[in-house]
Amino acid sequence: MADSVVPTFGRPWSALQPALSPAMLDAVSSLGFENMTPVQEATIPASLQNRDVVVEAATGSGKTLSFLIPLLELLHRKRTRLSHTEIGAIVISPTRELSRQIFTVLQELLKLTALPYTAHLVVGGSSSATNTADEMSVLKELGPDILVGTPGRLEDVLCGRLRNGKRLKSGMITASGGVRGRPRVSAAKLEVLVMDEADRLLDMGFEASLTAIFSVLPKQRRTGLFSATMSEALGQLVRTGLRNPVRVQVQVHDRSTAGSERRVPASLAIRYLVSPPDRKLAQILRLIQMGGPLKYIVYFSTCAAVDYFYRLLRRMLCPLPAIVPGGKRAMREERDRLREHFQGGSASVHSLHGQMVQSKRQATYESFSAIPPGELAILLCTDVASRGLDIPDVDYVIQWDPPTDPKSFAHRCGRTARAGRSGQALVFLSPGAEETYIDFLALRKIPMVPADYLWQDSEGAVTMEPPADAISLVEEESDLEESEDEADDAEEADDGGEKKRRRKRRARNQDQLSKYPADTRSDALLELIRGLAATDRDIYERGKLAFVSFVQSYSKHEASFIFRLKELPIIEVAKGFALLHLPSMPELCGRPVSRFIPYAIDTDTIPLLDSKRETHRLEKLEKAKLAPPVKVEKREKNNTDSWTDAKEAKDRARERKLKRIRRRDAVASVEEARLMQEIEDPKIREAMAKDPLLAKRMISRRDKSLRDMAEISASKNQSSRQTATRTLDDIIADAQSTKRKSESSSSEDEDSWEALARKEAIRKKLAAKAKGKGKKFTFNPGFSDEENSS
Ligand SMILES: Nc1ncnc2c1ncn2[C@@H]1O[C@H](COP(=O)(O)OP(=O)(O)OP(=O)(O)O)[C@@H](O)[C@H]1O
Repeated sequence: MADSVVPTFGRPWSALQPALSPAMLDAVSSLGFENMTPVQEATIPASLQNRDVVVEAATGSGKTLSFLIPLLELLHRKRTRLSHTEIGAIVISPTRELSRQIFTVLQELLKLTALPYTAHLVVGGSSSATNTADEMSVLKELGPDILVGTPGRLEDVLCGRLRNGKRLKSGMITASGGVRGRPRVSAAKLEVLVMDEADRLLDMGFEASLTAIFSVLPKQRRTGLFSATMSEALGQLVRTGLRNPVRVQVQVHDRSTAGSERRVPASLAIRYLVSPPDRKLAQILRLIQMGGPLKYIVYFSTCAAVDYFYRLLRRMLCPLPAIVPGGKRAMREERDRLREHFQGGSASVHSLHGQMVQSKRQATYESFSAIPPGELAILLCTDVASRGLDIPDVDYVIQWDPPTDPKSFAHRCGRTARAGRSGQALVFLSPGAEETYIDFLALRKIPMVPADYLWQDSEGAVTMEPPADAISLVEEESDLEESEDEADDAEEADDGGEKKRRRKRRARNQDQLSKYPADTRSDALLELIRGLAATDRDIYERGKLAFVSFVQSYSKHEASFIFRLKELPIIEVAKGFALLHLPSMPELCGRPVSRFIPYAIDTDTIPLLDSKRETHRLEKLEKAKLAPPVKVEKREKNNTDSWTDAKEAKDRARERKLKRIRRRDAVASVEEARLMQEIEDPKIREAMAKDPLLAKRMISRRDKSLRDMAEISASKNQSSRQTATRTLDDIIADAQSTKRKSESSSSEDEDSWEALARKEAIRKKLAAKAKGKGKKFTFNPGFSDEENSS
């Protein structure tokens, strides 16, 4: 459980050099922070000395104050005078929640210090014109000095992509004849730019917006980049226009392993559990039952999975479930059956993901944050809540599956064990290839230890010991495997060994799974959930969607050498989602589907609990039955044909496009940096710094002259090569005709050998000649013209 006492850190704030203003010292003291955290101690002085900073420090180490304090101090010290439409500082963060959180801390500091600056939060969240128009009028009225926001909306405001409350595409002609909206604020006097979670911002997704924002910022500014996983983005930093930055890296030492370095807080214990994927839900419930009334965050890779498990857990754990088929009595019975699998009492269950409307996202974040310690509360979410969020008193972070982006792992775990408090994290891994993830993280200085598998006895109590009825899966399933293998043998000959490889892989996975004794209570829980799905269409459909989206997201893992779809025990995954039937998808081709026992139900008969929607559904179904059958042209069988194809193709095209943009921009910024280094004249450098277009023009001119030079030298080379080749060809032709005349009777073989010998003699002669002229010839007789070069 989290410590209730705020731990003390390094030196007091008053020891900082250069010293903070008295108002700021009072403010931090009012916040209850007597001493600085290590990252604050290292970063604030460097920023106050007008240095650019790149800061990497573990999650929860106090980075927010490390950039907000110097930001305000710098504006204050420089006595920056800003007109109504000018801004002095910008803080960019990747998510709306994080921006809002930073904004709240900033507002608090402004209030406590009474500095004469105003801040404004610029986040998206509604596509309605009224909201956008509201925001524009607020901006106009308020005339803020500091903007905090997400890249897209900041781009709208800074680069003028908003006009009359409507978002314009770049270059779009408006009704009033203008090409783009005018920027609402001017960044010409900007002093400070901060990018929080900079590595995420520098990822491809924000590329276009950031490039546009950078183009309107003055080059003479202070820039700070902050993240817990900064080192992974160092390659892209050149784009951000940092000047001679100070790199602050706060190292954490592991007391348990003789002080070895780690990238996660020392007070955070991370465990992993290697278990068959169909047991995750039972394990999570047992963990919560054993842990008691704590605050848990459970991460999933997809929004659909969050939605599905949110509905399930609400039915299981919340005091007042929504509508249940069969009325109150049925509700009580269902509750009793579910409670056999969880005896941890009632819990409040929340969900948060990127497809929720912003108001709901915000409400969930606030209500979960407000839950005091000592109450059982569970937040199910995606990575939208993985970075930066400072939710108080989170005790346990559970990861249903590892994140698609490996960087997110540390960020997810970092929602607990913040500011020196203790916390725990658990990640589930499937047996086999996924176990490599342990070493993969260890290399990234994220150490993990194995967790115990939890069992439940017949009374429902959680134990560490398997009950007596736990039997090995091998015996049960070996018969099935044998029959499948025989069928494979027959086909093996004509498919180039693919079947054999598949069989081997399957055998290996099965072998891994068979190590685990059966967990009958986990199976019974899943069967119970299948029962729920059979009576509630919402759960049934969401389960299917969650499974399909899981499989899709699995194939998008960045660490694809670990997360190989072909090695995923996909049938167990489907069982873990308590599916009634396996959906038809290409990923299931060639898998041992016979291990999945379909639920005996016609899925058309599963009702929606909402009577209006159900009536509508039945009407539609009836109409479809009466309608004449549509003649579907038979498509050629193709393994990749599926309803997931269109989306995948679109995603691939998008990725390709982003890659192209990234490559082009990277080349452009490297070129720009190189040109700046090459030019010594300070006047030209200054002019280039002020006008990015000038730099671009110079690069394109230089490129053109380089191209011209390259063309001239290429044509020179070509003509000299032609001369050399012609000379050699002539000599060889002469030699061969002489040979043919004199030795017309020799065999073909002899002829070629003789010719080679002659050529070799010629080569030596030419080489000697060239040596005399100071040139070197290489000649490979008769094989490749390319090697005949001078
Ligand atoms: N000097 C301090 N003393 C005690 N607590 C502090 C101090 N500075 C910040 N904190 C607290 O530490 C917690 C974490 O701070 P913050 O959110 O800035 O961490 P972070 O490093 O940005 O984490 P993340 O990488 O997850 O974004 C906050 O609750 C904050 O109030």
